[in-house]
Amino acid sequence: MTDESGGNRNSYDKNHFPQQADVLNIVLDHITQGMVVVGPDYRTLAFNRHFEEMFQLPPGTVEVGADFRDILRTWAATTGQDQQMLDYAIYQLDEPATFEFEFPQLINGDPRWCLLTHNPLPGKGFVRTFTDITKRKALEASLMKLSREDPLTGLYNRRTILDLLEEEIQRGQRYKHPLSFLMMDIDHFKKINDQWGHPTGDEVLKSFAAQCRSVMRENDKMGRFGGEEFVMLLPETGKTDAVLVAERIRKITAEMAVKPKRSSTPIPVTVSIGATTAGEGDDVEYVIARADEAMYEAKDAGRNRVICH
Ligand SMILES: Nc1nc2c(ncn2[C@@H]2O[C@H](COP(=O)(O)OP(=O)(O)OP(=O)(O)O)[C@@H](O)[C@H]2O)c(=O)[nH]1
Repeated sequence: MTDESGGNRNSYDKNHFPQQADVLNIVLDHITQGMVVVGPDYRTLAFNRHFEEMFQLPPGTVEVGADFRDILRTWAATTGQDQQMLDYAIYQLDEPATFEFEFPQLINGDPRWCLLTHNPLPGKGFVRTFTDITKRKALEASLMKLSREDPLTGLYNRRTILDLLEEEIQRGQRYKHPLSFLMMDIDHFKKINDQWGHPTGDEVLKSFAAQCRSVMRENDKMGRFGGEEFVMLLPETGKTDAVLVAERIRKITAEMAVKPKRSSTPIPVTVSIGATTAGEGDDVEYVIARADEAMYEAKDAGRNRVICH
């Protein structure tokens, strides 16, 4: 094929076009991932600019001909890895199949996440690419948090607390440890909303959640079950202690001082609480139903009280 000037489009002048090796180097240095090629004897055969920049290893560490296991040892020492992780990284070098691996590391003290893709070469050796996935990991963590939390109070949402209750019931039964459960419902909450407005109602819910948190132990878990209904899981807690915790919550709720914008007088807030302890063979539905029953009994008996079933 000839062009208008009579030249051949499929041929090129060696004086004007780079050699294939030069082109490959240009490509390697302009892809957004780090890349390294390691031979059968663990010798580093090639790497790109991004690989060096990504790991920020001390000068002289990453060189053609360097033993990749030595590079890994320096990487472990400078990026906060323990011996177990280093041993695993060296063990993975001989993996005969393609795999992906995500790992955290400290780059100049800054926490980052990296995705490694390992592609074995025929015979032995491999090509690896490295992608910085710090942003994706942060997004995943915030999505996970959003899917587990109630946005108003920051407590676990209904679905999460049901999962946690299931886990705790199983754990309690396996190890024969007691587990108590509180169902808490703010009294006459509709009146608070009607009299002071929905935003003040929200403040009451947030303040209640904060007060409860202040009396919780580290292993206790609290969730918003819906509207003005809250639950608390009390692992390693029998009936007597569960009632003590519930009484403490009832008392601090009555002492809570949420002031609406247009008044200096705090809104009177009380809570009715149903408490129960999971027995042998109880399931989630049964535990919730019993706590619910106790809570409604507390409402019927005049509210602002604790009933234990
Ligand atoms: N401010 C606010 N109100 C909510 C929210 N979720 C539910 N509510 C309101 O909570 C009120 C619950 O009212 P009811 O179920 O009648 O119960 P109550 O008035 O607390 O009465 P008792 O439970 O019988 O003491 C309803 O008016 C809901 O609209 C919320 O996120 N924020």
